[in-house]
Amino acid sequence: MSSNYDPASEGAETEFARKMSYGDYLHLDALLGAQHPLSDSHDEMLFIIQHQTSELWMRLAIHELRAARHAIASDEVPPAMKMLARVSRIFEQLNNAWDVLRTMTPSEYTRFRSRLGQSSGFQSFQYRQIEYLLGNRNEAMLKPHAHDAEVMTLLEAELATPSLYDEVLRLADRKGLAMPAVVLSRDVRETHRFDEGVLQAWRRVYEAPEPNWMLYELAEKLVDFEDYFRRWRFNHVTTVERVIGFKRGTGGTGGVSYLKRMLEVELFPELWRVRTIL
Ligand code: HEM
Ligand SMILES: N[C@@H](CC(=O)c1ccccc1NC=O)C(=O)O
Repeated sequence: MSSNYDPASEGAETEFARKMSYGDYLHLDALLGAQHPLSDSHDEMLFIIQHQTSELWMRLAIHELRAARHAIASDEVPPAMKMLARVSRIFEQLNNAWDVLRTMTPSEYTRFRSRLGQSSGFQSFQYRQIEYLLGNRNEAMLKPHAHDAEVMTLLEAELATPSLYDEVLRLADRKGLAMPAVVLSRDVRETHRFDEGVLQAWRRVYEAPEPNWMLYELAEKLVDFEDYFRRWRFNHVTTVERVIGFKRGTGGTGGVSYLKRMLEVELFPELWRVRTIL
């Protein structure tokens, strides 16, 4: 194809003064006008874009997870399966993105780290919303958001709503896989803790998948997703150690020590434990 080929010759639209264009539809003025490095450091742009793209993917993950939870609560399992599969792919995308950030060396990060002040991913409300949605519910994590009424309302509402796993356990109960009453009527503001009765219920499913195929597949979707989420946490802590070593975090935590503790989080404890008793 010649370099001076004109796509208008085959009808490509070129007049957008009064029509919606690509940039109009995607609001690229807002999106591409939102990168404001605070230093002259070359690598700060990478840092900003890495976080902004992560927040966009988190936005989609929340959209999918909320819809999946709603579908499960309405006994509509097939669409929920599709959404959960998509969320796993989103996390795979986030996991691959660490490779881009890792091209930044500690010396390069040090050139602008002080400009970040006390800001930190710890204050990501979308990240906290994902954790709450999934059932990792620690009210203390609301504190950094106390200054923002809108975010507080959103996170409070999330805490008051049954988690994705709560809805899966309720669905299983409706489908004849009796779940302990204490679990079904638990205070949803708290994190669900490992329960022997729930484990035994999942054992029935895993010992005989065929008669319980829908629940079996759904459970495996959850395990698949938590697997990706664990990899995200692990990639994060490894990148942090690589870039700032054992320095305290700008958000005020111990840094790597805090993030290592978070590796112990189990969103769906019985689904992991059931493997041991099969
Ligand atoms: C050089 C890159 C990074 C460093 C050095 C770093 C460092 C840290 C540290 C030290 C913490 C603990 C809280 C604190 O005291 O600040 C933290 C938390 C966090 N970071 Fe990063 N981070 C990096 C990249 C990212 C990226 C790309 C994301 C994606 C959005 C992210 C999201 C988070 C989140 C969500 C938390 C809270 C985790 C939790 O509470 O379990 N971080 N980070
Ligand atoms: N906590 C990081 C700073 C940091 O990573 C950060 C700062 C502002 C916006 C997002 C960040 N990313 C993840 O925590 C540090 O201690 O260097």
